[in-house]
Amino acid sequence: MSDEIKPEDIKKGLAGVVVDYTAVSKVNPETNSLLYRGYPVQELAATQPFEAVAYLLWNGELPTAEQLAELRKVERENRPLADNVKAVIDLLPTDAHPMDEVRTAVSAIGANDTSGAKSVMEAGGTAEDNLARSIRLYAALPAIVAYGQRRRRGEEVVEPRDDLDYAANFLWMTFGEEADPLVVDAFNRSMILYAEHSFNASTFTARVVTSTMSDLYSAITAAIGALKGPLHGGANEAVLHVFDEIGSAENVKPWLDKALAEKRKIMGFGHRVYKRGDSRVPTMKDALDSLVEHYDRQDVLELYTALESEFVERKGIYPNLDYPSGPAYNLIGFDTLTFTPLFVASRVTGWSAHVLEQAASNALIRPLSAYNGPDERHIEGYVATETEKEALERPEESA
Ligand SMILES: CC(=O)SCCNC(=O)CCNC(=O)[C@H](O)C(C)(C)COP(=O)(O)OP(=O)(O)OC[C@H]1O[C@@H](n2cnc3c(N)ncnc32)[C@H](O)[C@@H]1OP(=O)(O)O
Ligand SMILES: O=C([O-])CC(=O)C(=O)O
Repeated sequence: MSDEIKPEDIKKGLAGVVVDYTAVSKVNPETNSLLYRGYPVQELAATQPFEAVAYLLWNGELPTAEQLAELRKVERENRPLADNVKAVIDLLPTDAHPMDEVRTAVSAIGANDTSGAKSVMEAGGTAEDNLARSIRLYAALPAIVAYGQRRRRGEEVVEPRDDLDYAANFLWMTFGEEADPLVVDAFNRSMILYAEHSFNASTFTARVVTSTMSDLYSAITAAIGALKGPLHGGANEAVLHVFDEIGSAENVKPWLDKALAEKRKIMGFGHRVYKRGDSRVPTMKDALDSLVEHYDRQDVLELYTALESEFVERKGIYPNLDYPSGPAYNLIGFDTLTFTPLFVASRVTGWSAHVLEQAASNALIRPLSAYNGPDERHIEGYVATETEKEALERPEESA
């Protein structure tokens, strides 16, 4: 097989390969647009609560008032951190990376769910069951992420508030105080922008796991592992490390000279699909601008703008969503280590929508490889058994 494969046939990183249909979202680099179930993401971010966008991703339509109220009811019921999930988190060292903590907590929630079959497709793993599991997981993640940050700061759990919607309650559980509406709005927008992005690495991971008829929790746990890397979701954390290294706008040029001379990747810039800028950046940048004004932190904007213009001028590579999100989350008060778990809390909606879609029209995902290891060789003195010899001689059509 490897003899027949030419180097140009190998699609390293699956770049440019179309592997399936999806009705969940459309990323269009030509028009620089992103549609969730047909709706431009900017319009959703400006007009919808995150709960309505989660509903849209799962069900294909925006909810009616009654449907939204029902989702909010279930979301509220599933907000509190379960005792045994808290106990699992508490067993982990406080300096564990929060993405490891979140991955472990989701895995524990999966083990807690003993409700019938766990496969996404076999009896008991119906689409309805898996949608219900998806909603419970999305509802449970804010408490896990919030507790992670509080635990590292030596603080206790803050119980959820039933009078607050998803975004406001998330901030309440993290900081133990009610956030300003402007901050809630910026945070809500970020959750919507992060929710879904077609066949990105973590979503594809979730689909690969689903394709083996494994369960929803295994798919999401694996996706969290894929998101952690700095070439993907881990970049929002990495952007803040870059900002901390640079310090202030006047240090940008010398910092960039050195970083590029060392051939470093500048986190928060570049994208596999978008080559002329990420469709989500202008909307998130507007949210960042509002936070800069609210917290009176022009210095953040100066550094942001200086690094962006210098890097774009030198390399022609534009910011991705992680670039404005990192400083926005920092201004809101999240620890840098909490940034990628926030991405998880949002993306769990897109991941689970893809798990449901993959399960509904499944094909095992199993690509081929071209072998470039040593030529065939043998263990001295080994004699094949009769059964092995028979198999080797089996005519091709009986395969
Ligand atoms: C929400 C998200 O997950 S968005 C992505 C978040 N990730 C980051 O911000 C990490 C930094 N960015 C990157 O590493 C890349 O741009 C990726 C991984 C996102 C996309 O990468 P790919 O499509 O595989 O492009 P690739 O990495 O091959 O880059 C093409 C060229 O641009 C350069 N390049 C791309 N991004 C960057 C960057 N951020 N800094 C420096 N150079 C870059 C590469 O070095 C490469 O140059 P070369 O052709 O001279 O070798
Ligand atoms: O699409 C990608 O490759 C990465 C990305 O922007 C996302 O997952 O939001």
